[in-house]
Amino acid sequence: MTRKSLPLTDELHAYLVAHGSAPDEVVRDLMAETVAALPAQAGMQVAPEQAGFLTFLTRLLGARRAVEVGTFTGLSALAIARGMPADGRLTCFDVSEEYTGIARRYWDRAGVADRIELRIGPAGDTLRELPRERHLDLAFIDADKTGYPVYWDELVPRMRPGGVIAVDNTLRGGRVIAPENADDRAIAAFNDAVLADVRVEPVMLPIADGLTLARVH
Ligand SMILES: C[S@@+](CC[C@H](N)C(=O)[O-])C[C@H]1O[C@@H](n2cnc3c(N)ncnc32)[C@H](O)[C@@H]1O
Repeated sequence: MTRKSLPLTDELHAYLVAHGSAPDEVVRDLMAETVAALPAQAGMQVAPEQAGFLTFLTRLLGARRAVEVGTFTGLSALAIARGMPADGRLTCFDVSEEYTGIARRYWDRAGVADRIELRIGPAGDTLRELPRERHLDLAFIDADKTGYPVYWDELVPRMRPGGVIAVDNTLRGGRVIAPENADDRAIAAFNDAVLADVRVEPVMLPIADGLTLARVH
């Protein structure tokens, strides 16, 4: 018995992925193309077990309206879209046509492109275009770390009661307890703000680089 999460060796991580959320051919190809086309940026992609978890969570919530901030080459969006019913709608926000050009091809191939709308531009501005009502079942934040407080403030009032905001990289490779740069400090301050936010009930999970789930009252 252990009171904290196991550290994952490469072998144990491979076992966990294979037994819980084994990538299909589309996801395997997307991961491979991301590494080949964007070797310096590929580490930004969500982990395969996170993708599996996002599909599971989307289905568990019965999510029909979702938002993603930070799409990159599209793996997390693909995972969320796959958990939605055919009439579900995921709105994705990113600044890069180059990264999301790859995403669009894989959404097509997976047969979920008609569930996804992509908006290109700084999400601090583009999120404001969403209806100012409580209509979102799920939101996933995974963009520039210093922007998290802005995205949070735009999203919380738009979540339906019981909706969930998932936030990636909330452990920052463990550096939240001893920040080394501006992004680390931004996330440490963001985590404190989430904990103090009476509008939500948060839980922090040690999946990949840390995933916070916040259920909005
Ligand atoms: C960590 S990656 C997202 C990874 C993605 N969730 C996945 O599953 O592959 C961060 C993304 O945020 C985008 N980004 C950076 N600054 C942004 C901003 N101000 N507004 C919207 N997107 C931004 C980047 O272009 C990049 O694609």
